[in-house]
Amino acid sequence: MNSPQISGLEEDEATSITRPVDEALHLNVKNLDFFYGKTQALFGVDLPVERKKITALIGPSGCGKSTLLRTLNRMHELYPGQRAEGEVAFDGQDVLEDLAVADVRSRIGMVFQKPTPFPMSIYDNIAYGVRLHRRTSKAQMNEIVETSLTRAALWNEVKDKLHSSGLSLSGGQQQRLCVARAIAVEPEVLLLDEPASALDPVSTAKLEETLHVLADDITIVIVTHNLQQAARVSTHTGFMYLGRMIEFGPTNELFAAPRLRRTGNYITGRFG
Ligand SMILES: Nc1ncnc2c1ncn2[C@@H]1O[C@H](COP(=O)(O)OP(=O)(O)OP(=O)(O)O)[C@@H](O)[C@H]1O
Repeated sequence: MNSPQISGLEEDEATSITRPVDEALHLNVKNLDFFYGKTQALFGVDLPVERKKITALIGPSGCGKSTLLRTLNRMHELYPGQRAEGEVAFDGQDVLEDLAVADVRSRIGMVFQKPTPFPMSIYDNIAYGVRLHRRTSKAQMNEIVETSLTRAALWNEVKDKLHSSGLSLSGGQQQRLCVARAIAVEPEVLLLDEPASALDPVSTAKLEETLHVLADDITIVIVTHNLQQAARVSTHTGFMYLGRMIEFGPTNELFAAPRLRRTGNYITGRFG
């Protein structure tokens, strides 16, 4: 399944994409361009995302990681002048063309860099989104809240104060609350944009454990600046540079034996 496209190209232009088999893919980004007004930020990006695995996006600041992530659930459409062209295949349908945006956002959830709990109780932080999607009895809602908080590895820390404000939690707890909120509506895919950048090492470790547990059921794409974190949590990694996907492949291969010099230079800290 290897398709290195190096021969005949200068090293500066080379890319190397090692694709999982197509049947394993949950999302398949093909030839994606992205524009902020007249400024192009992504150039022909490919990203194969395997089902129920964790895919990491790495690369220096400004290379387009967040832009790519936000396109996967059409978050960019909230901002006038932002435009994506290309294909984001999601179980046979194109996220950009075939699906209603509300459908996309409920099936592909997102957690942002800064914890963003709603200014309401811990319980209601979870229940709010669920109520928008479906009617439940009180007992069913209690169950959803407990299950979501348990899966996000937060239940034991909050079970006795579910009616306290979500804003009263520590930063790490708030971020796990945001994960619990995102998974309560049972998304198929979870996108995380540098979710641990504001967290201490203990909270980061808890969040990473949470991601491993979630990947039993959910496909995860995570943007991270932390290369050790990418190596620890992900099965596949994409290295981006200047709006392009330079190298994509199994994480252990990409870190141990990068195919391109530019990837090697980045992961050994020679630039970025
Ligand atoms: N709202 C915007 N308007 C115009 N240009 C933007 C906007 N947001 C991002 N860009 C540009 O698009 C490019 C990609 O930005 P993006 O935030 O996707 O990079 P990133 O790899 O996520 O960076 P970082 O690691 O610093 O978060 C950058 O050149 C950036 O300046």
